Amino acid sequence: MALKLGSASLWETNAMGLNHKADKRLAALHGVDVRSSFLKPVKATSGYSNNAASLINDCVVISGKNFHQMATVGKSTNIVWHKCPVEKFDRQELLMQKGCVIWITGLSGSGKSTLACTLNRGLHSRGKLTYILDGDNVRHGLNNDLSFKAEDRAENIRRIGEVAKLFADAGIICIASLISPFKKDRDDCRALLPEGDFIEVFLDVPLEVCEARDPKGLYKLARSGKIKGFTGIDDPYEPPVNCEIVLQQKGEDCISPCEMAETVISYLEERGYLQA
Ligand SMILES: Nc1ncnc2c1ncn2[C@@H]1O[C@H](COP(=O)(O)OS(=O)(=O)O)[C@@H](OP(=O)(O)O)[C@H]1O
Ligand SMILES: Nc1ncnc2c1ncn2[C@@H]1O[C@H](COP(=O)(O)OP(=O)(O)O)[C@@H](O)[C@H]1O
Repeated sequence: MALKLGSASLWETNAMGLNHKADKRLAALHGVDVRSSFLKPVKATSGYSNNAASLINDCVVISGKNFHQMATVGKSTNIVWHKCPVEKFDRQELLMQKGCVIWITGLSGSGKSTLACTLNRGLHSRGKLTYILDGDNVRHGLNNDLSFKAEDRAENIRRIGEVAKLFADAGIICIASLISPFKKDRDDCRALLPEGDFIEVFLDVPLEVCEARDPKGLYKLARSGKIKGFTGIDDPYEPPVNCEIVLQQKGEDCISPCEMAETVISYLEERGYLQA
């Protein structure tokens, strides 16, 4: 790619393109003329988190032959986003599907893991590439430094949201299954993704039903005071207000995990996620 600074032509040696409007505007501000005939067609994908609050500083730096958009994000200073010519769109073409995040929230015992696995099987048998991020499982590794205090739950959810975003960017249908009790934490994860790509599924199962199931005996321990801060017992759960799918348990009638998975698959099919 060629850049002209005054009368000198600069050739950028790496594969990073100045192919979004903000780059060009900043280039113009710094007196750099971008020869647009050398640029790839523009795709509106910025690598930055769209959480504006985390983007503190953003400036253009020209050093030697390189033209960089330098940023400070959170505590990371002087960082530069590296773009690659193979993008999400290309991966989706390869996979014949669209990357997205299915975010399953609900109380412990509501059936999140069961639904995640059933959905995974259903999509896999249709030839779709999926990956499950289960709260319990991620806490065995990446998040094993986090407790169940509100701030640690928030960090657990934030990290899973960021990982889910990467999976979606890879073109994969990512199924995140975690209690995620706080609305704000879920909404922050939603904000990481393009409109429509975050599909929140609420497993609306009453506490009494979850407690009666109690497959791990955790409610019993929580009731006897042996576990403190257990969601639904002595820790809050904020139900979603406007989520994409509600799977409600009505009285004694249980919707089977297969029926639930079919509901989610139909939703994906109708919105074009099961094709490129
Ligand atoms: N205090 C407390 N509250 C709730 N749950 C607890 C707690 N302690 C341990 N567990 C077990 O951890 C699983 C929930 O982990 P998550 O990562 O999904 O929770 S959260 O989203 O950070 O709130 C949860 O798994 P599920 O039953 O699959 O939901 C429990 O097995
Ligand atoms: N749709 C359902 N109907 C009846 N029982 C279910 C259903 N989904 C899950 N279960 C049962 O409920 C218990 C909790 O399910 P699980 O998937 O582990 O929940 P969570 O991941 O939300 O803690 C398990 O014993 C599971 O077999």
